[in-house]
Amino acid sequence: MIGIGSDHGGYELKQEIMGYLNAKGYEYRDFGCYECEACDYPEYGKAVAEAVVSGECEKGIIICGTGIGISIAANKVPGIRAALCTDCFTAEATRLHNDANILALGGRVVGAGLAIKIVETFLNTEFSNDERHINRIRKIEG
Ligand SMILES: O=C(CO)[C@H](O)[C@H](O)[C@H](O)COP(=O)(O)O
Repeated sequence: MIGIGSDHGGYELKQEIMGYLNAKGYEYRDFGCYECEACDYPEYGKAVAEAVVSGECEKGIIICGTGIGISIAANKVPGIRAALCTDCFTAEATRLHNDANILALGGRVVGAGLAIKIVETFLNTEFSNDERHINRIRKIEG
């Protein structure tokens, strides 16, 4: 199960990504927002982050205008490693090296075509399980 959430700045891109998830047969839960009225990104970042930490969702995708605010909010939840990506190289690297469990995107930054490629890369790349990366992730967790 994938958790997905956005504020109004990410609402349209979220619809595109949900279309991709539907087409590929992924199970997902939309944590809102459910319309493009102005709303506050911390609520949606936190909701998706809590669903990932609880185990309800294996991974999350969160979107605001820039991807910055919503990733800051998600990263406040212990156990979350949310990565803001604007290209496929960083989406792949953050799975391989950071075992990122949430992908953050900027709906006002990347177009739908690139965003879907980034999502595809993020969802299809496994953590490397390399000892050096495991040690560094432990250090993040304190
Ligand atoms: O990252 C953000 C804030 O740090 C997001 O881009 C928000 O979507 C943005 O702040 C929303 O801005 P608006 O002027 O209220 O539409």
